[in-house]
Amino acid sequence: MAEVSIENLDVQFGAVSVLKDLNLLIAEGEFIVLLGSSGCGKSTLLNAIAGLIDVTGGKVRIGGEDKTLAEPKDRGIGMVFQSYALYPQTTVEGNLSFGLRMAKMPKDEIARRIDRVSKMLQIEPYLKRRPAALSGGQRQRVAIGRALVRDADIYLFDEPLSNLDAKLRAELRVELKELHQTIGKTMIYVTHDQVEAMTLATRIAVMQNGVIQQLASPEDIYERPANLFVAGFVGSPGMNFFDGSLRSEAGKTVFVINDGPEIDVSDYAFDAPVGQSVTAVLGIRPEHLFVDAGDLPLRLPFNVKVSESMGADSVLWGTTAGQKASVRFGSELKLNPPRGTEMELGFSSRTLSLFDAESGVRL
Ligand SMILES: Nc1ncnc2c1ncn2[C@@H]1O[C@H](COP(=O)(O)OP(=O)(O)OP(=O)(O)O)[C@@H](O)[C@H]1O
Repeated sequence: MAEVSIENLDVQFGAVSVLKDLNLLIAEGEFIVLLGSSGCGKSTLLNAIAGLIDVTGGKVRIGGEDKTLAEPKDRGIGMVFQSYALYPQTTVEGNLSFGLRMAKMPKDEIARRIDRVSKMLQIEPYLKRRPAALSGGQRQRVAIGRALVRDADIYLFDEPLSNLDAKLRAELRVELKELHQTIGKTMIYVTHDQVEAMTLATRIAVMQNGVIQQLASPEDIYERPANLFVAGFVGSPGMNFFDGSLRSEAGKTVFVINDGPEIDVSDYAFDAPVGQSVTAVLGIRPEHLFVDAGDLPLRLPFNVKVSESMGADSVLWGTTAGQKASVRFGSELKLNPPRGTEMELGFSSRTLSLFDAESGVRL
């Protein structure tokens, strides 16, 4: 059993409260990504699970057992850090075997594990080298290998790819995903990189100021963000937000963009405010706005400012009723309208999000 249950966790450093009454239940075999900007408390949460810091209140249960006060080595976890943390004076083989030798594991079992893991991570050719003679990607593979040889129930990763260049990061990301599929162990992974979160996670916990804002599958986080923070954090370019108000009368609900058109949002499933007008925010992702409106039911005016081509995709930046907006489309459209071009964009109510302007909560 490698379920992890965090119950009412509080962590304070001096007078500063970093995690507040945090609850998180991670099922065996899940790949949970803790996603958030710098300082939101994701490493603190990971370190609390690992037993590397003292918690102020609450419980950490691993496999059903209360491990809140257990030593890191008694928690059945393996951990991989951003900084590799390899021993420079010893070879890759020595690094991989260190923890096992300390635990007095028989030599043939150590050899068997190193053989299995080094094949899995393709580090066999470097076993006799020291870390200084390895590239960043190879070093990080060794660091992952060192966690894997322990054959832990749970693996914790703290930004393991952020010291690597973009190409290598993408390669190792795919390898980590394959690794999870192969060994099926519970993995908890900290990153501020939304692409890593979206591609690796079975569920993402989006954090802000020590609080989990949403815990859901990557699809749900992307398509049904729980609030304005989550909606704005995930996606590139970010979701378009239009300020306005909602009004519902005689079975029809409209969102009126400030100084802009009315949009019929009657098809959007929510408890529409009846009678009064409520300030709200309409969110729509750049790829859900179409320059070729076709028979899409909803329309927005758009004034082009700049166009950007990024190879496979292009983005038009501009304004809708004076508010900033962007549209993303496949480069096969070969569209490069000059600044000032007025367009009509099409979209559908299936792809929009509505938020309460004051609380930021999804409606
Ligand atoms: N040992 C400590 N003593 C005092 N404050 C700390 C300590 N460790 C972390 N903090 C503070 O707690 C907050 C959360 O830190 P944490 O490292 O968990 O953030 P993070 O989301 O992982 O950010 P990053 O991506 O930058 O590592 C920060 O404001 C940080 O300054």
